[in-house]
Amino acid sequence: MIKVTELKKQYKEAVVLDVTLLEIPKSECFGLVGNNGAGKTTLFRIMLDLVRASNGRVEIDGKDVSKSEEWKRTTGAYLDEHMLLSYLTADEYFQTLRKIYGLSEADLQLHLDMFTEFFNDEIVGKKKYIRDLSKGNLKKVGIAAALMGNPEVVLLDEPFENLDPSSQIRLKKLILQIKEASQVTFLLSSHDLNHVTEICDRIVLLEKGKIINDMRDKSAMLAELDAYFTG
Ligand SMILES: Nc1ncnc2c1ncn2[C@@H]1O[C@H](COP(=O)(O)OP(=O)(O)OP(=O)(O)O)[C@@H](O)[C@H]1O
Repeated sequence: MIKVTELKKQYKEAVVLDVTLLEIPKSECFGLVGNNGAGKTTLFRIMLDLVRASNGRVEIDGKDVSKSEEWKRTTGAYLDEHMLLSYLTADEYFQTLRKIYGLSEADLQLHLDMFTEFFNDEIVGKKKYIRDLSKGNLKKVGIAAALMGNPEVVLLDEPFENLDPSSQIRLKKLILQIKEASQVTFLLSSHDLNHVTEICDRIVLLEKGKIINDMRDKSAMLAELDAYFTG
């Protein structure tokens, strides 16, 4: 379970995140939406201890992420291409992660087999450096990497952005399959209301750093969000 308590992030006078309490139970598929600058990435960055909160804390399974290392073994994430090693090819990168996670070659192959359709013959076996991949293909490498090593919690920042329509559909299927087969807790931020409402059990709407709606009724989510974003 993930617990966010009295969390505040401030840059000079500007409060960009202000979340009193947010609890995300195990195996929930949690969607985070909000306009540009609402604070979605900031929340994910604090959850991953990439940015220090001005106040408050994030706990994963009872451990404060800024004070413990334990959560790192069970958490996978892809926020942006800075998380990749751009001087490696995708194969070299996956091999590096394989060693870090202590997986066998067969385990890695099994993992990559899940992504065969999603990769669309553009990623594995190519001698292209990550730095030379298209934005969509970078995202595919990052998502496959985030899901390696049997994580219990997976954070993906705008996973559908830059993916072609077929890849967006394949990614939705992949997430739904993983959800079905395991207890993974997904945290997904997205501007794509259709995708996020289709796969998430719950959607939180951020506005200027604050939670202004917490939706759990799947049948009403899309209409509520449409109404909000239409203004
Ligand atoms: N290092 C920083 N210094 C000052 N302000 C920052 C810094 N990092 C983020 N911010 C501000 O924090 C606010 C929230 O940004 P954040 O990137 O979390 O929003 P977001 O919801 O992810 O937006 P988007 O949908 O555009 O990706 C923005 O106003 C942004 O300018």
